[in-house]
Amino acid sequence: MTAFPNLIDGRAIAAQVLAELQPRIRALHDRGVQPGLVFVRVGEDPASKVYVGRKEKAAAELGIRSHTHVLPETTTETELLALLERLNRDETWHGILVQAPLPRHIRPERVYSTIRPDKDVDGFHPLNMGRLLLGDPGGFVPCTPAGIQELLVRAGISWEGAHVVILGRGNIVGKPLAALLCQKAPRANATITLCHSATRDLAGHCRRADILVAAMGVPEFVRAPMVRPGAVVVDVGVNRVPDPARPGGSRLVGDVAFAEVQPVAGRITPNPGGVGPMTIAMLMQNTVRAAEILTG
Ligand SMILES: Nc1nc(=O)c2c([nH]1)NC[C@@H]1CN(c3ccc(C(=O)N[C@@H](CCC(=O)O)C(=O)O)cc3)C=[N+]21
Repeated sequence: MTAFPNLIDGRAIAAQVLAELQPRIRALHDRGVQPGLVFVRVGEDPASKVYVGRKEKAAAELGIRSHTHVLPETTTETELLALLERLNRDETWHGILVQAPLPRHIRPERVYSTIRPDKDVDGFHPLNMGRLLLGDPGGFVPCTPAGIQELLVRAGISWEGAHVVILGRGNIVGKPLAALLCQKAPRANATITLCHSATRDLAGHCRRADILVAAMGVPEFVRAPMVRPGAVVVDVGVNRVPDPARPGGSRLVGDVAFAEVQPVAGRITPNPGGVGPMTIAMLMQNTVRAAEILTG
């Protein structure tokens, strides 16, 4: 990794964020509170198993108690909502996370609006989304956008007055990230272009970016000619592509054609090892904050 000085090391920065949580967790322990994060996974999506496993491991390493409810693919929406109501009332859980994607017969907006906003460490509840849009710091910010912001800050990248181009308008990354980066000071004042599959001259928009964030879920979509030399490139993509040579039969590919874009970019996040570890670190941060607020 040291051979590429323009890399933004998400693993190292995530480790810093996690280390800074330790005294806060110790303070909670000292007054008899063990922060608790409960996961709900519906079905057996292999990627979801991996991600929830990573989150459980991060929690255990920090002294955050966790448990995963694994529900069958055939679980009804009513059954899932009933479980969430129960977890909402259980004082030992400060954070609740329902892993996406959900089976098609379950409406995600019903699920996310059922979780108590003050336990919504994913930041997907309409109240938390609304607070983010209003610039109210009292809410929870979704973990991936929060992680991208933290990654840029700690990598010494300023977006004051900069042009940030975001590829992807999803509710989990693109939309909340746009809201976050264009907020007023501190850490703010970007000019945002939010692109999607119907955007005309997408490459032209990309080339005008000071910071280019790829979050549309198309493997290796961003190619070298789409990047202005010196631009900061953030790769959010988590695309699993078949690769018989790998242990699990697949490998992770980002939304950026890394090998050809890296020489053009001023700074770039690797993938894996970039945004993913930050997402998990921010989940832990949101959970510690939830525990502090709920027991404070
Ligand atoms: N309710 C909910 N909240 C989420 O935050 C959520 C979700 N559902 N569904 C899926 C996406 C995806 N996501 C990732 C988290 C960590 C890594 C991560 O740690 N990646 C590592 C390694 C990845 C690998 O090798 O498989 C890395 O980038 O270095 C990736 C992706 C959270 N998500």
